[in-house]
Amino acid sequence: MNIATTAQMREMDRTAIEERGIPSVQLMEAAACAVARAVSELAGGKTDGRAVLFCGPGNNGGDGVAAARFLLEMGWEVRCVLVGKREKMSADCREMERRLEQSGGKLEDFTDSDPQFAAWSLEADVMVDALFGIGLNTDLRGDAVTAVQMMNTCGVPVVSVDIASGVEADTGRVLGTAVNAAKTVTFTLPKAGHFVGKGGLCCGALEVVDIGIPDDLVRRESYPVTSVDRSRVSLPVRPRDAHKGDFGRVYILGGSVGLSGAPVMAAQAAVRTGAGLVTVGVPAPIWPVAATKLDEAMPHPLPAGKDGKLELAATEPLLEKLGGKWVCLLGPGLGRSNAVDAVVRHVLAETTLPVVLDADGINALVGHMDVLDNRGACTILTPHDGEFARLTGALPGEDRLSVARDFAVAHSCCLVLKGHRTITAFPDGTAYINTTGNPGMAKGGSGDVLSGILVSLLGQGFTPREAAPLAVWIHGRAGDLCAEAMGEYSMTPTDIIRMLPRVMRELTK
Ligand SMILES: NC(=O)C1=CN([C@@H]2O[C@H](COP(=O)(O)OP(=O)(O)OC[C@H]3O[C@@H](n4cnc5c(N)ncnc54)[C@H](O)[C@@H]3O)[C@@H](O)[C@H]2O)[C@H](O)CC1
Ligand SMILES: [K+]
Repeated sequence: MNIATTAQMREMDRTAIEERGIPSVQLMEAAACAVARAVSELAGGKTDGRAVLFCGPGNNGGDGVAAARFLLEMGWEVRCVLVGKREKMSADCREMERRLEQSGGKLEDFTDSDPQFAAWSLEADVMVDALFGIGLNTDLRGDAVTAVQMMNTCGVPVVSVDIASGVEADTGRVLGTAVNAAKTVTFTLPKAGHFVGKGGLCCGALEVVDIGIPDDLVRRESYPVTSVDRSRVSLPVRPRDAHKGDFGRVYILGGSVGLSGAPVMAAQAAVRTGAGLVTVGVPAPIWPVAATKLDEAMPHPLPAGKDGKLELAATEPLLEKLGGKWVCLLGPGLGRSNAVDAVVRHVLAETTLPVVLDADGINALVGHMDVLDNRGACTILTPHDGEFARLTGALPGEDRLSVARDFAVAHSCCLVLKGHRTITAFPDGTAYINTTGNPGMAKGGSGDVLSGILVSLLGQGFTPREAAPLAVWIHGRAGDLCAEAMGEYSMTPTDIIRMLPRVMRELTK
């Protein structure tokens, strides 16, 4: 789905209200109705549950006060508390308080010293977090922190209004502390903070609801950031008269003594995701290992030094072999040495093939970013945070989305910044946030599998903009199926490879 910024949300709100004449309280009640429905659903469809609603002074709080009224009218028992100063209440929040009182409810002042309220809250079916939404602009403090702690420690599931309070909507940064929501009901479009950073861990199940902002206002905006979910990924049915030459001539350079599995896993992943012809360039000492493990992929022995890694003499036969290829992957298991780094940099400088650079292929660029910057052809880097830090001198930090986008623009490359909610960024500043994957994939070899999938899709003719987000999604989806089948502790990257056929079939239209 397209991801909106807080500035875009405010502009759409303003235009809808001021230019299209849609009453702001109408938008608020539509939002609140969706929240009340989500609360009831979270309680198994109850119409007579017990809810505690923590409301801030702004319009996020206004949504909460209105939701309290709807729950009351449904037959729920509600305790609705204002966390903040009454004099700071927005006009719409006040209006919702008036309507709540008309329905027999009451907006109480939150006090953290009321044992009766705390006891009552412990018996609630659901809590509602309506403290702050897209208006949050500083760290939480005072009663807001206390309210967040209550919601996070009561053992009662929380529905967050618009976004978990404490999460900065445009970056996913947590400002001091944040609610851990079981579910978040957001409006019109998702925000980056629902997916990335520590905020992405606070979101719970995300529901995006239409509250009546005119479609043309939504459509006329441009959205440089997109979340990649199942609705955005598919694979074309293959032409009946296809032959192996149609699906890519892929070259994978990797491996060293002690790291023979990496290029093998990348090659197997490439074959399993549809590459036609895969050649694997490995240092001669591990060529027998690769030849034993690989059937479809063709191992290509290269000159190696005494350290069991590539030596400079590998450059010429490698470049010669690349002559007949369409795309190449450099890095899985290469190891580190001056010779290895020099071979990688030579290849980057000499070939115009699209290149996927992973692991030690990325490390070869440390201190030599000019090799990347001067390369006219497509280069896709797939670092995890540690490799990114070695390359740039700093970890991505809390705002991964901006850091990834800035890097891709500055170096005119595609950057796949791996991690929870992997981010794929392009030179034009656009970016894709992945929505599949799990901690079971945090194992050596998982990145090799991803790089194999990516180079395979590129070799089959998918553009970088198609291939990179798709490869990340497929990789994560296969990982999720493995987690379902065998649990996050026991699954391995080899299991992910074995699960790839199921994902590829699932996506083929
Ligand atoms: N179309 C829509 O998406 C609609 C969204 N709605 C809801 O409105 C909020 C945004 O409301 P707003 O009043 O602009 O901001 P908040 O309620 O998020 O924040 C209130 C207020 O709090 C101040 N503030 C910011 N940070 C802090 C802090 N750390 N401590 C104390 N106070 C803070 C700041 O001044 C904010 O203005 C949106 O999220 C939706 O829930 C509409 O209801 C319907 C249309
Ligand atoms: K909230």
